[in-house]
Amino acid sequence: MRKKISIIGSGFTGATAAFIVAQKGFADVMLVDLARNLDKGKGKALDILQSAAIFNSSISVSATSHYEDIKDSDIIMVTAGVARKPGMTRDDLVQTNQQVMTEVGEQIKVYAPNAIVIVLTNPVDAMTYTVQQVTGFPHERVIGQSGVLDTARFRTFVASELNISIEDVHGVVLGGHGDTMVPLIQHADAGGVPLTEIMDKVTIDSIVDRTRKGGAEIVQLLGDGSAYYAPAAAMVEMAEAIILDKKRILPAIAYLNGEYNESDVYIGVPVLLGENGVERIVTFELTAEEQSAFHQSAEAVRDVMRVLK
Ligand SMILES: NC(=O)C1=CN([C@@H]2O[C@H](COP(=O)(O)OP(=O)(O)OC[C@H]3O[C@@H](n4cnc5c(N)ncnc54)[C@H](O)[C@@H]3O)[C@@H](O)[C@H]2O)C=CC1
Ligand SMILES: O=C([O-])CC(=O)C(=O)O
Repeated sequence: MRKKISIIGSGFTGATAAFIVAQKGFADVMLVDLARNLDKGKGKALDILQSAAIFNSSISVSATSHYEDIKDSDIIMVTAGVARKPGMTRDDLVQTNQQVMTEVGEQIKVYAPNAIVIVLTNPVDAMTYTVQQVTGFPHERVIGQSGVLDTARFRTFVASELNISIEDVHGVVLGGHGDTMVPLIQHADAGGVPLTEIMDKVTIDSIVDRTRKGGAEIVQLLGDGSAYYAPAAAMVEMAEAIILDKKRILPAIAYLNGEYNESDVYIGVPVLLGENGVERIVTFELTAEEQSAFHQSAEAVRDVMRVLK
């Protein structure tokens, strides 16, 4: 049977994710948005479907404002809500987007009770927690996207600083999707050579800082919204790992129950992604410095969670 991805929110990130899925051709796409945006959504769906013809992807792409159309979805991507503008933090979106997550979560629970949900809406750690609470789905079926994007930014900056191929730059960014995120420098390498051996500390520190502020840099440049190409590509990478049961280890926002010494919090950690969603939280020993930074990041996520009604 053909696989189906429903994307709630057909704005910049949602429509771009639909386009990437169409290019890859591994699932049908249903775009969902408010009734007042239905024609716009249908226009985007038709345009994306016509691009699928060029990619020779035999998938369907549709748009709706009725949640019954998300029935039988294998994956739901949640990109509904508001994005920040220059001068705002992601946390400034919490109240508005919590309301949207509650509305959307209630519909997912009714119409797609077996789906795996990937949340993008910011502040994404707290919004992932909200969607899990509202749907009541098992934690392994509600995850959030941050680490694939933050790691992509980190790798991009390293590759361009060293003037080497992105293919050979490895690393991972854990923690909350905010200024406290934790790029694991001691575990980063270029072609197997530890990053700390080929880059001086000042340069590494400036790359860490730029990675932490990577979203804000783009918000400032765009002027009226936030990044969408790389965030959409990140969500699609996660969705593809699940739908094709690839058993990939990717960083994702997952629920911790003692792992990394944290409990009752959704935050970015390495997870094994397969057909069941989060099949395992992958743990390993962090350095004392990394563990302390991770704990600080978990506390920052908890500060946002305390604002949730
Ligand atoms: N976790 C991450 O790494 C990233 C998160 N984001 C976040 O993703 C969210 C979406 O960003 P964009 O797509 O750029 O925003 P956008 O404004 O282009 O799209 C949001 C869409 O949600 C729709 N919407 C609002 N309320 C809705 C509801 N109740 N039901 C259905 N649809 C609803 C709007 O009509 C709009 O089409 C923002 O919160 C943004 O901060 C964006 C990039 C990266
Ligand atoms: O910065 C934002 O508001 C959007 C986002 O999460 C990102 O691009 O990392």
